[in-house]
Amino acid sequence: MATTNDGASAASPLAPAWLPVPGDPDRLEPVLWAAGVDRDASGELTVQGIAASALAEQFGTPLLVIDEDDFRARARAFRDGFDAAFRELCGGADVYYAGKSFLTVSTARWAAEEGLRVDTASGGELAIALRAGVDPAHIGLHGNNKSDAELRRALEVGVGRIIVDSVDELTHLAALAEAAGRTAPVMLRLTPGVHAHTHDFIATAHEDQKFGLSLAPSVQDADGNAAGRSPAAVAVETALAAPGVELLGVHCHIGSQIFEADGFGLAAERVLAFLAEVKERHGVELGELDLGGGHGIAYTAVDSPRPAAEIAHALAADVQRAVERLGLACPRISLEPGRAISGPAGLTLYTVGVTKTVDADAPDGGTASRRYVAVDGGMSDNPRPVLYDADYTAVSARRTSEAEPVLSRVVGKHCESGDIVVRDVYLPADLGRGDLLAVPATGAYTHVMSSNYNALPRPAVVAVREGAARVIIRRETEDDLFAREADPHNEETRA
Ligand SMILES: Cc1ncc(COP(=O)(O)O)c(C=O)c1O
Ligand SMILES: N[C@@H](CCCC[NH3+])C(=O)O
Repeated sequence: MATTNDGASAASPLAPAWLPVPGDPDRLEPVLWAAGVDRDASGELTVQGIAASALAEQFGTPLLVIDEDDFRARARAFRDGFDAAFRELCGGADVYYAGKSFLTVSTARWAAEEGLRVDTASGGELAIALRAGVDPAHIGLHGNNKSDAELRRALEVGVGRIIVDSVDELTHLAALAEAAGRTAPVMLRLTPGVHAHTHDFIATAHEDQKFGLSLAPSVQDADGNAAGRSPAAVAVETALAAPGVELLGVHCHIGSQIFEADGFGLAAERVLAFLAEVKERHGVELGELDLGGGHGIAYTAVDSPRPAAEIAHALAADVQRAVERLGLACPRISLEPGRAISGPAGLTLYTVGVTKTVDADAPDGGTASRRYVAVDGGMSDNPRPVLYDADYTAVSARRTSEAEPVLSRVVGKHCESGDIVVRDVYLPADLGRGDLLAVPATGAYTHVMSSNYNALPRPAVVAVREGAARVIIRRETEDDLFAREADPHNEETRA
């Protein structure tokens, strides 16, 4: 790499504008890493004092390492921050850990032990939360197309809330509940029409997508809605009239990986205005309002997430203004953070294999070199880069280096050119075979979205607590790859 007049490394013409050449590519930016991550005197990355190489040796790579104390601390920060901010206004707040971000029996238990409730998005997630011993009354069940079996199980075990996504589901659930001689505790998921600043696939409160009940009046008669009435209004009327339903309140979730406070505040105001309309029309003040999750985390050093307490206070101020203006009693507030609890607590360790440098067309019309660093995992353990163009970063974990930083692309071992782990990162020029790479902020939406593509066994998940590491999800084996085959031991039957 060229150097500038003052001796610093010059930026690669292939680097995105947001990525500066780091003074020290081995530096651990605090915003990116779990609290227990550091470097020891030799320069090796450690998790609560355990060396990356020791973790790799004992548990293998790729390895998802969760700083359990960090996870728990983030859970407490949401619990305490929201409780404090909403205490005076509406008696506190309930925090539901959004299991979809990273649900295992262990993580569900950690969340419950820290005083959180658990938000589940399928019968499988519900089963995990129950296996973890979470009080069913503290479980919410989401889903835009829940099966009868999922709804029946939720009713049977007595979940605290079923978040209903459509008028169709509401009438169906009411009938199932009546037939079972039960009452369904219902929250209605509303779409307040806020377009969140995030990737289209993870924005969920604009109109033209599959989730929720719109607050906007329908233009045409459809799905039992008369033109001129909103699906949300029709759902409230239906729920209030249905004998099998107890309407607890309403829910909204504007999307995921969101940093701006204004989207959350605007959604809360719109939904509270709707509650005021409900009060006027039906004489009923609904008692609960869930404001969803979606709080952004740092994946690279350019992201600056807000602490939970700050988010809580900003939201409490918005809610207070709205309820005062609308003449409403403040409903009990709840929220559903997932990524902000599980994401930063995790890091993935990979072993470097092949490195190669290729010529690439630079935006300035010239040619520049790009170094590819291939690791022993990829899109099967983290599909987020290929799905959402998600940016990540990485550091050399086994050692630091004096070598100059080189623009690198960390790729996996899958048979796909889009199999990217970190699109752009400056890594030391001498990084090579056998080195370890650590990618921060991989606790959320990695393990739960992992696959066996190319018949790669899924990585182990290790939790580190009070300086000791233990496996919470074992690594898949070659036998696991055959576990669902019709007859794994008889080639002839299989053929
Ligand atoms: C309804 C609902 N609640 C909570 C979440 C959790 O989101 P996040 O992990 O971004 O906090 C999601 C995911 O976007 C969701 O769809
Ligand atoms: N899976 C998404 C988040 C989706 C949230 C669920 N509604 C991600 O990895 O960013």
